[in-house]
Amino acid sequence: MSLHGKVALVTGGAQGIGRAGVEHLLENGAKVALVDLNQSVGEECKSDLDGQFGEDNCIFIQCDVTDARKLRDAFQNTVEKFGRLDIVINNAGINNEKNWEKTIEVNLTSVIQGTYLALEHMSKEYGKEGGVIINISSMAAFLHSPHQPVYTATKHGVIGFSRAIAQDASEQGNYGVRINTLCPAFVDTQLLRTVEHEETMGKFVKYKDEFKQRMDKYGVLKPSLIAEGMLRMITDESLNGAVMKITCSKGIHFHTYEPLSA
Ligand SMILES: NC(=O)c1ccc[n+]([C@@H]2O[C@H](COP(=O)([O-])OP(=O)(O)OC[C@H]3O[C@@H](n4cnc5c(N)ncnc54)[C@H](O)[C@@H]3O)[C@@H](O)[C@H]2O)c1
Ligand SMILES: CCCCC[C@H](O)/C=C/C=C\C/C=C\C/C=C\CCCC(=O)O
Repeated sequence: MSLHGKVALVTGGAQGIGRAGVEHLLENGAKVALVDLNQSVGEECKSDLDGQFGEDNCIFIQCDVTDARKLRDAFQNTVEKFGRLDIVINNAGINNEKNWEKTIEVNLTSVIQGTYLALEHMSKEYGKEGGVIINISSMAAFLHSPHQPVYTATKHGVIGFSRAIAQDASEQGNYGVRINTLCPAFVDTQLLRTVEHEETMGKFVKYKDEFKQRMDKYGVLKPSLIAEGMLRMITDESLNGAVMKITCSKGIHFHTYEPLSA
């Protein structure tokens, strides 16, 4: 899949992993809507990207992904601006064990919502041309820590939902949409820095030293490597229902599952 002439929507695209993904998409010729809650960081990001890639290739849409109406409008505005939609990356995520209900809303409910909206705009079932969806999970779904129980649950949920819907959307429904999941290990972003904060980690902040020891043991990745993984999931048309892991020791690789038995 060549990215020239393609249009992407990336949630949480104003900083961290999302921004790295947006930059890789623009570098490869796609047009991008970066959808983010944070107005000031979003505007600054859009201004930087305009300088690098030209003014007509990227739009910033301020939107809280947990607001279903606003998320629907963000998809609609993207299609109105660029005329189509081919790639959706449901990336926005938080780690708030104190307000754990919000963590479920952002990390899981909004990923489900974003996937359904993406299908409405890309699926052959709706007369569209197909496309690809990437849902961002985490290595926390494989190596969980007592430090973040609800975050871990949401990341398990993202994998389960994405694998199930991938089978429906592409294999059984023949909708022409591939759906893949990406699980990074620790990545150097603002999110990782919240590990030390009581206001986000709540009572689990007491495990912060063990968590930081894990970060020292396994290392911390750069966002650009995660963006490379995203690009591979977009361009390799054989990938559907795949679960990509990215770690310091093994780089980009895939989780393997037992075949389904009857
Ligand atoms: N950093 C890591 O170590 C790591 C590891 C594995 C997975 N992840 C996942 O990668 C994704 C991106 O995380 P990151 O590390 O880049 O975080 P980050 O905090 O650097 O960036 C997240 C972006 O999402 C936006 N956002 C947060 N809540 C939102 C909402 N309700 N609506 C719209 N936008 C919202 C933020 O404003 C921010 O720009 C998350 O899903 C996270 O769980 C991160
Ligand atoms: C406030 C913390 C936010 C953390 C976000 C991130 O998603 C959390 C990840 C948690 C655990 C990661 C799990 C394991 C460590 C990483 C890699 C292990 C790889 C093993 C190997 O080297 O092969």
